Amino acid sequence: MQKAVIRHSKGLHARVAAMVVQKSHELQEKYGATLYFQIRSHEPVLANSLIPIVALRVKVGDEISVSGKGPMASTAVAEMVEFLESDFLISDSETISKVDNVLQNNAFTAELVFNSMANGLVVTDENDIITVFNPSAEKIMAIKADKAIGKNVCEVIPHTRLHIVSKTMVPELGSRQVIEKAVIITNRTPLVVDGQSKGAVAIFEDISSLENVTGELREVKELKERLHLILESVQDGICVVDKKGIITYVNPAYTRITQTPAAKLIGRNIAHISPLGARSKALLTGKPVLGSISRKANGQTIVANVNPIVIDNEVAGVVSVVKNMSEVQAIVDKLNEVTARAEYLEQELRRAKKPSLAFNKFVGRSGIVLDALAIAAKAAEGHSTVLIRGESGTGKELVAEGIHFASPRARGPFIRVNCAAIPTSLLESELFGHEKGAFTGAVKRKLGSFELADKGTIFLDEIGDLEKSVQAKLLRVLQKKEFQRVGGEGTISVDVRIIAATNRDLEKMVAGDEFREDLYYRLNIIPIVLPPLWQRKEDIPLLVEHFLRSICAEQNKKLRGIKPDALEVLIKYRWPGNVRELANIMERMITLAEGPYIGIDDLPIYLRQELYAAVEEPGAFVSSDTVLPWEAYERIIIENSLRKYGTFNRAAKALGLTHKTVATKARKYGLEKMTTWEKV
Ligand SMILES: Nc1ncnc2c1ncn2[C@@H]1O[C@H](COP(=O)(O)OP(=O)(O)OP(=O)(O)O)[C@@H](O)[C@H]1O
Repeated sequence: MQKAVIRHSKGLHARVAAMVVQKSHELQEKYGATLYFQIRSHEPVLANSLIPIVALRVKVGDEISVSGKGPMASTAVAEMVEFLESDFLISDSETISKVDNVLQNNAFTAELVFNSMANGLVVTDENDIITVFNPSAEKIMAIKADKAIGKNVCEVIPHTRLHIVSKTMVPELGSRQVIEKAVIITNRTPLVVDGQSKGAVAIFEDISSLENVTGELREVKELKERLHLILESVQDGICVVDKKGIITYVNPAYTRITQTPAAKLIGRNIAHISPLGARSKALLTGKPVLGSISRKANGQTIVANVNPIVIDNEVAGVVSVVKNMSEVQAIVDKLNEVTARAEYLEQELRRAKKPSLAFNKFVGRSGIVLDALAIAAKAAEGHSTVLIRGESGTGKELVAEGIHFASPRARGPFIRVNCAAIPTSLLESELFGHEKGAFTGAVKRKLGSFELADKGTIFLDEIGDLEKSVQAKLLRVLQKKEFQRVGGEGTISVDVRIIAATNRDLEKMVAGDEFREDLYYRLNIIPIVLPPLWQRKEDIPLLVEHFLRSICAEQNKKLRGIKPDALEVLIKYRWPGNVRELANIMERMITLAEGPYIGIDDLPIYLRQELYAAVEEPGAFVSSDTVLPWEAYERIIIENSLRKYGTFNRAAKALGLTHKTVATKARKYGLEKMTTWEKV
């Protein structure tokens, strides 16, 4: 090793360094020796490489140690020392061109490095003119290099700070910048040579994808937080186990249900706690274990659903969701109770709707009434249209109601329309409804009776009073079970059982062309005829008793009964207004009666006058010009004897009948509990 002191005024600057490198190549070729330079405490550098030599920043007067390796190293070292201490004046053109090559090659190398950098690189000189603008900078900034190099950096890059860094000579590291959609992070460094600013360099990187990842990470964190909140607030207990069987999470509900604090669960291995349990099984098999019931140490019975967590076809753990069976049991018990109650009520409802009971409101035991009710009960079982005929007040509506409540439609509506009471102009919209604005005054849509009666029964009372135009519409409903609202376009179909009633002679009306024949046949599928009251006089005492009881109850009166003579007048009367008239008279008498019994004086005068002859003759209970059905007489005889003798036994003796016969007949006529045969 030998030392050389540099005498060249600029030290080993680029050109001189290039000469030294060129010399080193020459000596290596000549002597086969490799040379090294070392200055101060720096590591030795190869004398063949330009940049490391320039980087040593050797100045005039500096001392360089030159060493060498190879067979003739010392000769080579001596020659190099001599060269280093020379004034580097070269005159031969061949050497100059070789030196230029060294310089050129190094410039190329630098450019290659810049071009292949993934980072953006921008270099400015001391006048803020861009001297380097590499391809990555082009890509990141979307500016072509030829539009940048040679221009002032402030014109090319908006918001640049390179000119500031160059001026202040203070580096700015890690500054974040948003350019277009890209996020960029930049290091700006001044280029300082001998304490003088020679410009600045910016190295930057597009971190958009990194930012995206950061954003995704934030979202994942939020999601995690949300899931955590959900898990913490659900009522089901949740326990998470990792693939090794270690409990990693339990929610508060789990600790509540198992009555074990989280600290005693987390970190423990289910292989120790419950090696044969549902969690262990699911972890082992990778299959769900559902509805597993277990009894915990605290006596609680728990039902668990355990599902494996499968990631990339591998079981990464299990999640167990548990419920306290006692809570579930309480709900099941409640449900059973409610179901049982509903079943009971349903049965009761069915019982209440038995045909016989549905017609209970209809009082009467006369054969003709019982016949009519038998048909009604049979009709109730089906869906056919029923036509109830009978004089006014014979109980047509009552029978219609009975049919509805005895039918499978009993739960549906029973809608009554009195065809005679509604003006024809309104009847159509009453029956079929109308659309909003269909005619004057129709401010909103109205549902018609047919729609209201859907799944139930419609009772068309006084059908004989329908105008022919409405008859035609009704026929269509009967035929097709569908209709249109007044002013409406669409067809509405309904499921309705139709019961019609009239006191008019429809056959005569058909003959006189007042009633459509086709409608008549459509309606008259199951005819039920209710006889007028005068044809079933034996029902009168029953009805009297019935109204006495019901009206007294309504008016809170305590009448004990009706005197026989008064009852006889009622039986005798012809009742053009039928049961309705009887009900009205009873109401009037009960309201006005002063004594405990209704007597002959309580009857309306027109009834008394009509029956004067009959009541004058003691013992006679009917006038000689009237003939009643046999049962009516029988009823009166039984009643009279019971009233006179007070017991079945004594009455039977007087009548020459057995006790059993009298009792049976008394029951038949509803006399066994009647107040009317109490001793007056
Ligand atoms: N057999 C009966 N038993 C008890 N009440 C009856 C009986 N028949 C009729 N009524 C009562 O008489 C009144 C008239 O009966 P309902 O309205 O059913 O007769 P209707 O034949 O439909 O009469 P209309 O033809 O005038 O409409 C009602 O209050 C009804 O409760």
